[in-house]
Amino acid sequence: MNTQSKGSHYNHFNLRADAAKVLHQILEEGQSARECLPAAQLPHKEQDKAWLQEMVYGVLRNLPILQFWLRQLLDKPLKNRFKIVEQLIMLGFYQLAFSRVSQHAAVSETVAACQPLNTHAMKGLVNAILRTFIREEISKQEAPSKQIASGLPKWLYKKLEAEYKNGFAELAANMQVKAPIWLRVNTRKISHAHFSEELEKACIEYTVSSEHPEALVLSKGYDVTSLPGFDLGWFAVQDGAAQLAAHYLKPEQAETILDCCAAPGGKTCHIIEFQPNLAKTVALEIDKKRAIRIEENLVRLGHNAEIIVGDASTPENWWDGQLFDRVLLDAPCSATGIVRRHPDIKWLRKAKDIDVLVSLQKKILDAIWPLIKPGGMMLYVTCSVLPEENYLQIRDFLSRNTNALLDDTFYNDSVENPGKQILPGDQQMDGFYYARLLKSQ
Ligand SMILES: C[S@@+](CC[C@H](N)C(=O)[O-])C[C@H]1O[C@@H](n2cnc3c(N)ncnc32)[C@H](O)[C@@H]1O
Repeated sequence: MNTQSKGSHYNHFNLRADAAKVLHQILEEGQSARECLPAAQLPHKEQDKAWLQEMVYGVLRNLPILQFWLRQLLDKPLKNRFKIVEQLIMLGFYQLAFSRVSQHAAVSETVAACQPLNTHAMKGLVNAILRTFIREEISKQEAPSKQIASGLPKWLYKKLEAEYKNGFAELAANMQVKAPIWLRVNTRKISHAHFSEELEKACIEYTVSSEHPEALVLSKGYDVTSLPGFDLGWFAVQDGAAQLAAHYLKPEQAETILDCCAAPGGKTCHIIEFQPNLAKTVALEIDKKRAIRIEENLVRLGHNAEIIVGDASTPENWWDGQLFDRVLLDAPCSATGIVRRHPDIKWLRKAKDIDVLVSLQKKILDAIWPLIKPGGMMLYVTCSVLPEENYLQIRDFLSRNTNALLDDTFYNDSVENPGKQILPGDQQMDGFYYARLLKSQ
């Protein structure tokens, strides 16, 4: 029987089953939402696609408190093929505690989702737990710790609390807030003013930012592919913090630029829009599949760049020996600055990953620095809020390289704290770190 054709009731319970499956793939199998969410969304209508993401992200944002409630109401953890029922119950809690779904629909349709999940035997248990959750007003209980209330994993909570001290509470709160959609106008195709008019004609609400000349911030969630000029390449989706990269790199006419760790090419495209008269732009990416995304974005926006699939830590395998004027190094990092946008990262990233990432960043910095001309520069970027990937990494780099100088407008509060740390929520931006490194003549 094709349950999809059975009308809205079936559609709904399949949506909950699909949401539970995606949560299971992320939390139990370690897949990223980027890998598994689009496949789960594919058969659904636009509105349901958005609902599916909303439910999955909602659970991931609030996982510690949902798990705390689950432990109160479930005697023993479920195992093996029934583990997915834990994700389904938490989805039920999320709907009851944080969404506008009616209690009746949240309970009956979450219970009904046991069938497509092949866990029919668990229907009674799910029903009993959700009803107890409502009856005993479990969601009104105070969280037993600040860490559980914060929505952050323990290791990250401790690390950030130690680093940010008085500013930590605000940072943690901002890491829970849903991020807005930022657009970057492709000024090679359309002016900011003209594109704004087109949005107004289509009744799309937005705001602008004085520090981001190409940006517009959408006031609500929209399907960006249906906005005016998507197919014509009038704009790209790019957070405000990421839009600072081209401005900080400041490429000049006839220069050669290396964009290291470039996929999906957001910053490569912005660099070309910012300075259309470059001699050469090289986009380097280690992942072949992700490199295809660079090509797709270049084509949609109408730009050209040389794409190389290669490892930034071993330039001897791909570099032709020609020095670059400027390098953008968007280093692989913990992505702790963008968890409000991608809450799966909080649960995929583990404490032990940080040392590995810090060593890789160091290796790439050391491998790429010799590829820059004397008098040239490197812009080091991460979307992290952790000091070891940011100012501590750069402080260490500067102490190892006497021909590297920090651009003296690029430090936080003292030269001991080099670079610019943007925190999630600052002017609605994601959390990014920038350091501008100048190479002596
Ligand atoms: C933060 S993302 C880059 C985002 C991109 N700069 C943009 O603005 O669209 C980091 C990228 O680095 C790539 N990467 C990771 N390690 C790498 C390495 N050793 N060499 C080259 N690319 C690498 C990843 O596959 C990923 O696509």
